[in-house]
Amino acid sequence: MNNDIERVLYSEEDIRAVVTKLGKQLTNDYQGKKPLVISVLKGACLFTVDIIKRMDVYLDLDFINISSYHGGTESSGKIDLLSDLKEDVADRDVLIIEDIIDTGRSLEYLVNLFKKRDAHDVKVCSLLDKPEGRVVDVNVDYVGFHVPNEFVVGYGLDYEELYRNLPYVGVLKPTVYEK
Ligand SMILES: O=P(O)(O)OC[C@H]1O[C@H](OP(=O)(O)OP(=O)(O)O)[C@H](O)[C@@H]1O
Ligand code: HPA
Ligand SMILES: [Mg+2]
Repeated sequence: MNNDIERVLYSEEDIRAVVTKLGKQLTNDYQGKKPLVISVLKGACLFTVDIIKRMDVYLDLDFINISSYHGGTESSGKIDLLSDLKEDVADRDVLIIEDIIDTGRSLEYLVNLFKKRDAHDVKVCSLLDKPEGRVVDVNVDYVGFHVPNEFVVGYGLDYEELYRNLPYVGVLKPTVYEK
């Protein structure tokens, strides 16, 4: 699997350092607030377990599963809600945990959904931000790394459902796409 990677963008150590930094900011900003942390599956699964361990606040954790890439490298433009939250977001301080903001469509969908359900506040923490991919305008409150306009995998991010278990974030070799 590692042989499919052209280059590593962020190593395990880089990710650990940025998770610690973001965890400190979130600990500070959410003191006394008891946020509802919403992990966006599947991509955000690894980032979520690491970041919540660095947040020294009382929090609730919930999961939502949405999909628009269907394993490929291009957004279909349509967001499918595969499984919804268990918790009610009404009057809650919601913190969305994402792996990447690319076109911004997934985030726009989620922010609109949670606002419609009367969340008190909706903030976003994403490991990666790809500003050049943007199609819709969205606000990202906490960002780990800004990535170049390339399709990246690892640490939760997939290509055709594979590579999520890589401990780092990297760029795939073009030969993998051409197969
Ligand atoms: O800003 P966008 O262009 O909307 O892209 C970002 C979203 O796309 C990916 O999800 P995907 O649809 O691949 O589902 P997955 O997390 O299950 O892989 C990623 O995990 C983000 O949720
Ligand atoms: O670059 C990406 N990699 C994996 N999944 C993604 N979903 C949006 N952008 C990406
Ligand atoms: Mg995906």
